[in-house]
Amino acid sequence: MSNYSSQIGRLESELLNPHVLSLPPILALKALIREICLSPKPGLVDMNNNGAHQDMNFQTFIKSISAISSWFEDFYQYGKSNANISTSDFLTNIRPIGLECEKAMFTATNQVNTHKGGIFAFGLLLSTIGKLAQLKSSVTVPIICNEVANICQGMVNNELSQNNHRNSVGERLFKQHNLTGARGEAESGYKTVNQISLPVYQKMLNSGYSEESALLQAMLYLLAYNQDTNLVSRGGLEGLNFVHKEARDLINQGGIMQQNGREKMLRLDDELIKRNLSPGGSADLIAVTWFLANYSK
Ligand SMILES: CC(C)(COP(=O)(O)OP(=O)(O)OC[C@H]1O[C@@H](n2cnc3c(N)ncnc32)[C@H](O)[C@@H]1O)[C@@H](O)C(=O)NCCC(=O)NCCS
Ligand SMILES: Nc1ncnc2c1ncn2[C@@H]1O[C@H](COP(=O)(O)OP(=O)(O)OP(=O)(O)O)[C@@H](O)[C@H]1O
Repeated sequence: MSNYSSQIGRLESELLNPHVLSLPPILALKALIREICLSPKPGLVDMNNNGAHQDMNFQTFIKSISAISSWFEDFYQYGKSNANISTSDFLTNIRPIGLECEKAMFTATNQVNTHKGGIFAFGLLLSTIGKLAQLKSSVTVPIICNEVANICQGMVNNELSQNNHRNSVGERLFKQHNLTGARGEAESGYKTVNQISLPVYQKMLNSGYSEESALLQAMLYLLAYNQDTNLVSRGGLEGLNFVHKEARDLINQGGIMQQNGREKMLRLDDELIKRNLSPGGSADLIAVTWFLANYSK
């Protein structure tokens, strides 16, 4: 068994309690476990190294997943209990739960931001799935993503075009470069996942590649195309463009499928670490990719 599979097996039995968690939150937590185990992920914390991060490591992510697991159940139950309220109230009322979950994460990690983006994405996805389940709607990937887009409708306008004064990273980068970050991706119904990483992942699996290889190839496509605000916050537009170009070059050479594909990913990891670049948004989206792929099975 590969190191990837054996670590996942160990972490799943340590972290997931099927007696207290419903299936959708379990799948979301499994997605976060896969994300942290997937290696090499250029610039990111993985099983090989801490990427371009000085304040967190593999174990910090495990503590974080453990701390947020019960909140993932709360997001799902929130959706079930609030299935009939308006979409704007649905979003307004879920945000305090998201902030409490962030607080639990920061307490578990000694104030390090391990999963802020992941909490945001899975908070929206799990509450939406709870709502759809309660309404006895069929729960397919297009239906889930379309409903997330409905719930988030106007978010970029309300929080970035207007009322933009908290000065968070996302707000600053919208003012400077018109980048819409995690909010834009959610409001689009996870367009980058649906149009890029999910088709690549599924094509790789259909061609007989392992889950691990398929996720690495999908990750490369996210690095090549995602407008990742984490890269811009650390390296400016130059940093984002650098990662896009390097990943596209690697894809053109055959990506992870070429004979020395993994070695080239390892070299890209070294390069991002040297430049202090971390594609945290793409890390979140690779977890969303695995989650949606497995939700539709
Ligand atoms: C909207 C959030 C992400 C605000 O963060 P911020 O303004 O700093 O936004 P920013 O765009 O920089 O993104 C934050 C994180 O999102 C991820 N991210 C970055 N770029 C992208 C992208 N292109 N696509 C997806 N995720 C991305 C990264 O992990 C990043 O660290 C969120 O933290 C928030 O509002 N939280 C409150 C709780 C909440 O509303 N929850 C909603 C449902 S649970
Ligand atoms: N494996 C991972 N390694 C690093 N970041 C990840 C990983 N998985 C997800 N992320 C995402 O990246 C974000 C953290 O990135 P980063 O540390 O650059 O942000 P920050 O703490 O806001 O800024 P900075 O460290 O530059 O001051 C989290 O919100 C998280 O969702």
